[in-house]
Amino acid sequence: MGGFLLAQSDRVLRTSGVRERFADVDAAAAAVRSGRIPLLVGAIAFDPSRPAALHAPESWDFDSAALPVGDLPEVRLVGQTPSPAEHVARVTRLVKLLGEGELRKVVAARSVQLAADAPIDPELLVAELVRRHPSSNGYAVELTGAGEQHDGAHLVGSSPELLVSKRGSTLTMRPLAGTAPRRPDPAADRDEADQLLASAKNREEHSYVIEWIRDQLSPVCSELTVPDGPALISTPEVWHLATSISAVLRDPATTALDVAVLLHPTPALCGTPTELAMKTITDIEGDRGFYGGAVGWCDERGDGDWIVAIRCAEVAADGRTATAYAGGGIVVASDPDAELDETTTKLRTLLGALNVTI
Ligand SMILES: C=C(O[C@@H]1C=C(C(=O)O)C=C[C@H]1O)C(=O)O
Repeated sequence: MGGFLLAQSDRVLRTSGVRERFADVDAAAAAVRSGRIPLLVGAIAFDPSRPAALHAPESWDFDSAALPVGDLPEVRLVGQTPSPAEHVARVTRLVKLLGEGELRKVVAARSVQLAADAPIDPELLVAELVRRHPSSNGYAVELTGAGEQHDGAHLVGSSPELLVSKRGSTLTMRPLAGTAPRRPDPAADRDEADQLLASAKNREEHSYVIEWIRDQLSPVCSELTVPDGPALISTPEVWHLATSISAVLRDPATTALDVAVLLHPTPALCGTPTELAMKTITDIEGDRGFYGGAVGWCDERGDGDWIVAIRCAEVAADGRTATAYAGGGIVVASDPDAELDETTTKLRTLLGALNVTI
């Protein structure tokens, strides 16, 4: 496919051609600020110190036509990293660590490996995700330039989580944290939602994210509007606690990419305190690549949208293999078996589009 595609509920941005690539986020941010490039698109890795996959496209269309329709190949689940039992053991160890002191929240993730009979076309996969999740943000991003292991690969997903959207000097954010499964029976489904909204454990997970956003934005914003408590949102697979935050930038020259860099990685994907959580995750899981990163665009006015890169898979350059990821926030009150189930439910967003059951 090449390029970049972001399908939001009100429009589809599609780019083609590459004018300049940036593995360094600061260099990309400086190029946008200088007005040297009219549009920047791409992905930032989970670990912000690792290479990004950002580029200035040759051409783009913010109102791209309908997404393509076509058959995806047969796909099989061929591995799980770590095994489900090891994920439970890891969460058990993390809960103990959380009880001991400094770390207050950490996101534990796992991945599943997929093999396809014929190449998976990233654009057909994102189209299927958008069909199933019309109110989420569908994305397919080429990862070339972020290191050999990502060359020609694509990050493809459907994320309900907005890191930041900027128009003029106004910012909007919609962080998520706190999850419950959807149930087929409407009364049971409503019960899950009510319990989630009332859950002290889930509210605690959520509060770290809000606290972080407040702390990061306070120095650069003149107004910050945060509702008193979270609301519920749903996808076909899960309920989430969500908070819609708005803010006004003090310096209108601050770009959407600058704000994304300031906010990423939020405790929705990493933890609290951030550095200790990042070190803990890297020690346990190794490199997460672009899962848990941010995907988006920024134009020469500094406007842009950045989405949290979750409910996704990295599809290899030949399209024949893919790795899908899911995680969940762990606090001292977390139940390891429930956390495994939560990652399985989250994986179904991506796996469902490929007709893979888990
Ligand atoms: C980490 C993921 O999701 C994040 C973690 C959540 C949680 O812990 O409740 C909820 C939404 C996302 O911010 C994921 O989907 O992999």
